[in-house]
Amino acid sequence: MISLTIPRVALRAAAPSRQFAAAANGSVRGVKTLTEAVGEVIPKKREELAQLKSSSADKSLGEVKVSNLLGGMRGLKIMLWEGSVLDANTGITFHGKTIPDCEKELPNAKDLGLGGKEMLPESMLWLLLTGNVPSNEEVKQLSAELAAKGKLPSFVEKIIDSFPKTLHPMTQFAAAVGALNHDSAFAAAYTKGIKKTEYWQPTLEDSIDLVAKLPAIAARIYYNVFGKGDGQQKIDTSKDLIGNYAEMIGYGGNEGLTDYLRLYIAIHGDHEGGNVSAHTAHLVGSALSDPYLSYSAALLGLAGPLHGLANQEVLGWALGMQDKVGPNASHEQIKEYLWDTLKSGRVVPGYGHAVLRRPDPRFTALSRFCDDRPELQQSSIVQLVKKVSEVAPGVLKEHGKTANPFPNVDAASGCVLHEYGLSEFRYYTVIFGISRAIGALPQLVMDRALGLPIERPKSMSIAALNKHLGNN
Ligand SMILES: CC(=O)SCCNC(=O)CCNC(=O)[C@H](O)C(C)(C)COP(=O)(O)OP(=O)(O)OC[C@H]1O[C@@H](n2cnc3c(N)ncnc32)[C@H](O)[C@@H]1OP(=O)(O)O
Ligand SMILES: O=C([O-])CC(=O)C(=O)O
Repeated sequence: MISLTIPRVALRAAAPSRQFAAAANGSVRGVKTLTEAVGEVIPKKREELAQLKSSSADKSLGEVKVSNLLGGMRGLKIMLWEGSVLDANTGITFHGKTIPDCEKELPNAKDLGLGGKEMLPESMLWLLLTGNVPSNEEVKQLSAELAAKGKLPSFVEKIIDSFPKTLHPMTQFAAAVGALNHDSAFAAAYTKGIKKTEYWQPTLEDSIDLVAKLPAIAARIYYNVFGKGDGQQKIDTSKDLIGNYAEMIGYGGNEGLTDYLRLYIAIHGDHEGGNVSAHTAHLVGSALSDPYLSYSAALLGLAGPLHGLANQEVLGWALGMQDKVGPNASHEQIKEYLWDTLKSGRVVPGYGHAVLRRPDPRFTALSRFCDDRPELQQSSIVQLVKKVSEVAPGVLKEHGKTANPFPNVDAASGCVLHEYGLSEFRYYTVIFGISRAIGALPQLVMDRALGLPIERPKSMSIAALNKHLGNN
């Protein structure tokens, strides 16, 4: 039987520190749980939405042109999304905070004494769900809650173990996430007849549970396909989400990579609502599919080469260039390689964006990380990323098609993983997939809290369009 109140978690893993053990039990005096924090913000959100509806329901947000219908709905303001907003020139803000703001304000690895100094994905999750910056204690408590919920049910382990190694890791990831719906609190509560106003509670319960389990799913796939890690997915409640993930995939002793994964997973979390993965989670969730089903669908969209898979593509492309011209490509050689790519009819992976018209601030954040880490400064692949970012915008401008000739986040992300030894690039989008949950799931909670309806835009055939427009 499913309880509709959010249960206090029980610790399962061995030897937690006292502080973390207390946090996981939800018993640290005066420290709010994420569930309590979300419960506090929902009445205000509902009030804001009611006011917006009563004051402005009939106001226009712009015209819909045939070019919008034929052009992937680019630029149309047609979704509500609370966690983040993307500006074409200044990039992403999370509840109004830029990435540098988040780097200053969100509790990071140093604040929590974890080794490293990058912001924690837990801090970003809290910000995205509540709009508020958590305290160090709140983040510690959340890390412990996630650790306590991180172990996979054995049937999901068996499902993952049954996949052929040749099945793309993203297909494995989406299938395993979908299978977790077996234990969905939302699905069970819905079957029992939960009230609509309470939908958000089991949605949040499932969402926290899913974020907690993603590292173990990802690590098991990594072990099965690439043989790294010990195959056990042991979780230590004294570690943060990414500390545990790094350990599970066999890089626990690598502080640089662990800290890089924290930054990577925090900043890839949310990119407003219209990108393929976030939009998919929202669309599927609008049919009241539970968070596991909704996020499984989102992962399948993330697996496309024009979206998340681009980070895998970039590395293959960059290594191909190194194979062809050697490790220290000149600007001229890079230019030639870029033109070869374009002339063969392919896109330059890691460049261009549907919304951005300036270099992606996430690319800037990853470049800043590389500048900060002495071990990355001599890396030929990291140097190559930098040089390509100096040459490609000019070539893409000259080519004349791309609306945005600047690097997006994928231009840098995979190359840093490669430098740290995580060189299996078919796996890279799985790491992106751990991250995107941190943005897509909070919106699902908000969708249910605000009672948003099933999404169902109007489509038209060419004949219907011609008739509507009075064309012959
Ligand atoms: C996390 C993320 O998802 S970030 C995006 C990751 N994807 C990539 O890096 C793949 C490479 N980039 C692209 O394919 C595109 O720039 C996208 C998919 C990101 C955006 O697509 P759009 O909004 O349609 O881009 P845009 O309006 O600039 O496209 C106009 C033309 O330029 C082309 N173009 C866009 N970017 C590139 C590029 N990097 N290399 C070559 N051509 C490009 C498009 O294919 C399109 O050509 P077409 O008219 O022949 O169809
Ligand atoms: O915003 C987009 O369309 C693509 C993107 O960068 C993301 O989803 O992170």
